[in-house]
Amino acid sequence: MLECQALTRTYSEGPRDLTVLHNLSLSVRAGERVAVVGSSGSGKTTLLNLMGGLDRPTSGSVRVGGESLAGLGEAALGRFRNRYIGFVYQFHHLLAEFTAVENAALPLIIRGQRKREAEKRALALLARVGMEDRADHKPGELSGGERQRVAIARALVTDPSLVLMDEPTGNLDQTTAGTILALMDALAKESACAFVIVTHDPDLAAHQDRVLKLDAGQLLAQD
Ligand SMILES: Nc1ncnc2c1ncn2[C@@H]1O[C@H](COP(=O)(O)OP(=O)(O)OP(=O)(O)O)[C@@H](O)[C@H]1O
Repeated sequence: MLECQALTRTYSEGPRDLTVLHNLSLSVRAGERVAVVGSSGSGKTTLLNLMGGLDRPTSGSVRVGGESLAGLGEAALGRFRNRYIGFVYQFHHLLAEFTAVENAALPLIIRGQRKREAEKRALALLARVGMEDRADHKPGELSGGERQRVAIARALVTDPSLVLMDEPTGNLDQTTAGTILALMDALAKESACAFVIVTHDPDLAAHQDRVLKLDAGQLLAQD
């Protein structure tokens, strides 16, 4: 489902170049859940951005479902992301003026689906994350854990092949993080989609099928 081949990412900072990822290769099968761990600055977010086509590698390639992201121009890449990839971030990035159901429906609206149909599907996803009763609430009226559940519903609403998560439990207390973790376990079991989860949370990492450790932009171990 995901194949990274010899990825290198170098940032040019004035006269100095900073190479953050060094010749990194990995693959993730359909339905597999992989945690990416490593100390701060080791390149985890950089890697996730390359996997999601939010950034382009200096060299190497990323394939999602067999499609090479390098072969897609910006507009096609945007459509590809919308169709095949779901994103969940540490800070949910929900739109403050929109209700939970409108936020969760957004990827489908962007794709051109009718509002009614998109919101019907979004409501089904909100029900899956236990948020159907709060569908008409705006993010400001929800707790941190509830917002993150809406963000997960939004990521899954398009039935993506790959879900990329950057610290999904990062700003939640331990109990709320535990609830999100249990929810992710349940969702992953019933889906063929691959998950890549960047995390500092050892509990969350231990729940995945595999743990990849990044150290200074290189893969140290695959447990
Ligand atoms: N756009 C950029 N320009 C220059 N340097 C960058 C840029 N983005 C990231 N870096 C640098 O690349 C290195 C890796 O950053 P990255 O965000 O991938 O690390 P991380 O492992 O996700 O860290 P954290 O756990 O703190 O989020 C850091 O040294 C960072 O300062």
